[in-house]
Amino acid sequence: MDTTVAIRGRGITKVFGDVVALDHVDVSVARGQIHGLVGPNGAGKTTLLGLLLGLAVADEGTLEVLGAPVGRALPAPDGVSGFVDGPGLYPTLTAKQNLATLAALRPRDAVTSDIGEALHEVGLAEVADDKVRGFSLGMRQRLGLAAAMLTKPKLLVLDEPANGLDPSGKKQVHGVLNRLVAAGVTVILSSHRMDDLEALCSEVTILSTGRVVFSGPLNKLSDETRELDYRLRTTDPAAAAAIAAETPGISVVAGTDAAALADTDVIVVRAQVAALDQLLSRVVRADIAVREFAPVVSPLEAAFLDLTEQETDR
Ligand SMILES: Nc1ncnc2c1ncn2[C@@H]1O[C@H](COP(=O)(O)OP(=O)(O)OP(=O)(O)O)[C@@H](O)[C@H]1O
Repeated sequence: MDTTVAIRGRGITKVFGDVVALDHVDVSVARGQIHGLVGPNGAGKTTLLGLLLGLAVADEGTLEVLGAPVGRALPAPDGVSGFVDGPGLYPTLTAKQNLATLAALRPRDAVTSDIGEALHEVGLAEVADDKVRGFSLGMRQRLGLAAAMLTKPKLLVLDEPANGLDPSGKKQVHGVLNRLVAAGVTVILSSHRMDDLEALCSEVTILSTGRVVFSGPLNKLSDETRELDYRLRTTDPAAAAAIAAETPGISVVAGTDAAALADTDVIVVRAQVAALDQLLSRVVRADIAVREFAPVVSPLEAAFLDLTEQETDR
């Protein structure tokens, strides 16, 4: 048994009528990390997560979860929990009663987390005795996460867990996921939020119309994309723009006209990653202080648009 891989799928195909939701998907997820699943609407993310949870079976291909082959039987593979299409909760019960009901459904000898602790972890301890009916979307998402954690999973499968979360809820959920991963749990999650994926994930799989268009470490994505635009804020934008214009492989795409320079200390340059090294060292050598340097659109978002638009144009 390979103890380094949590999920290994080969040639996974899932068809609904005449819709090919997953088209010969190969995916590998290493243990003990957060793996992001990203793709346009209808790309097949929920379908793939559903297969991992044992909610459906693939029509073709092989799928191994935590070292065990996922066969034709439907119950969730051992050690796996999570949710797709929002967590399943009982609206007329309180948060605590929801978790107690789910815990009671578990086999007698199964290990179950402490309910109070699980609610505390997701920041719902104070509303433990409130009915779920009155919960906001973000609170339901957090309760769904607590429910998934109840089984002490080794693999947590989450479909858009950040949906509806406010900044403090998001911080709480990110904290929970990072603590789980530090304790050796593997998390696979889908999201449309590139900032969340970049903050949380070490690897991502990008799906487009049922096919994998990228799978691997986030830092490999910038190799896959063309030139990116970067904001460069300095103490002397005019001089920085002049240096950028003379640097091989760099073009200045905004902030070159006098009006823009008078208004802002930011210029926007377009370049491949390799050309940026030279630009930044030239700017610093000219005694210009760099106050901010960041891609206008994140590498993940740029790669996402690049790869998924290419695919849908085919
Ligand atoms: N039970 C089903 N019956 C029929 N078609 C389905 C079913 N489940 C998914 N599909 C279709 O399969 C394709 C993939 O759907 P899926 O929900 O996996 O995409 P997704 O990437 O999760 O999309 P979104 O970002 O909108 O949630 C879509 O075309 C969808 O309409």
